[in-house]
Amino acid sequence: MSYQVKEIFYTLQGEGSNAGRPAVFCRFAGCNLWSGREADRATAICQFCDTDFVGTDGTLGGKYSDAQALAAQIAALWPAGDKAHRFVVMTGGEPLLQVDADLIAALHALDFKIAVETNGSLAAPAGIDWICVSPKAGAPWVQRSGHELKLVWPQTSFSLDEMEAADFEQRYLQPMDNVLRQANTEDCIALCLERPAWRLSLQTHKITGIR
Ligand SMILES: C[S@@+](CC[C@H](N)C(=O)[O-])C[C@H]1O[C@@H](n2cnc3c(N)ncnc32)[C@H](O)[C@@H]1O
Ligand SMILES: Nc1nc2[nH]cc(C(=O)O)c2c(=O)[nH]1
Ligand code: SF4
Ligand SMILES: [Mg+2]
Repeated sequence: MSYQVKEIFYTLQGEGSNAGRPAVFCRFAGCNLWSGREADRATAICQFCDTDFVGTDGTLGGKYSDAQALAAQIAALWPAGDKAHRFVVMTGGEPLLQVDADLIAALHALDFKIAVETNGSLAAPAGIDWICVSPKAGAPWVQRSGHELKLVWPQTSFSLDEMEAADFEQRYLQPMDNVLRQANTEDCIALCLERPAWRLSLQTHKITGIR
């Protein structure tokens, strides 16, 4: 199968459990919860998105004709000489619209550990090494297990009790980045202190100014 990719870049994971870890980011084009067009934002299921995932016009974006071609491009961004720490984050848009067994096998063959950032509305395929689920109010929450649950806050229709019962190793509250970001951050801090099952996730790439 072919893959529509917005951009591929090498940076540090900014968020959640792997914050600070070098990673190649592969941002797939398209999402099932928003068209990505500003004109549609107010009527989208997910209205707070901070990301441009429309089209294939970003750095190293394009239509990759098969899994080997995409995996080879991802590997080309990793520092020469290191195989022990290869780490790729599949994001988007919604990566689980496109990530499949072929791509997982091709990346594993090149010694990558594979992480995914998903909205949780689609089941993850087998073989992903790190599943980060960030459910969205108003969308079906299908993928209810994984390594990391990362709830963008506020989304008050979610029950934190229910989320604490779901099968995740770690749970994060991440302040929604909008005009209320400072207040959202203070609310996340207060909630973590009240409910120690949760940890604070900051978008550290925005703080440091890296990509
Ligand atoms: C752009 S999304 C792409 C992956 C997937 N579609 C998802 O929603 O998880 C990457 C991460 O950014 C988070 N995110 C998106 N917009 C945000 C915002 N305005 N403030 C904080 N986090 C945000 C998402 O919840 C997700 O954890
Ligand atoms: N540095 C960095 N970390 C990130 N973590 C999740 C991101 C995303 O957009 O999915 C992201 C991103 O775009 N950049
Ligand atoms: S689900 Fe993810 S990519 Fe889609 S609009 Fe929401 S935050 Fe953006
Ligand atoms: Mg981002």
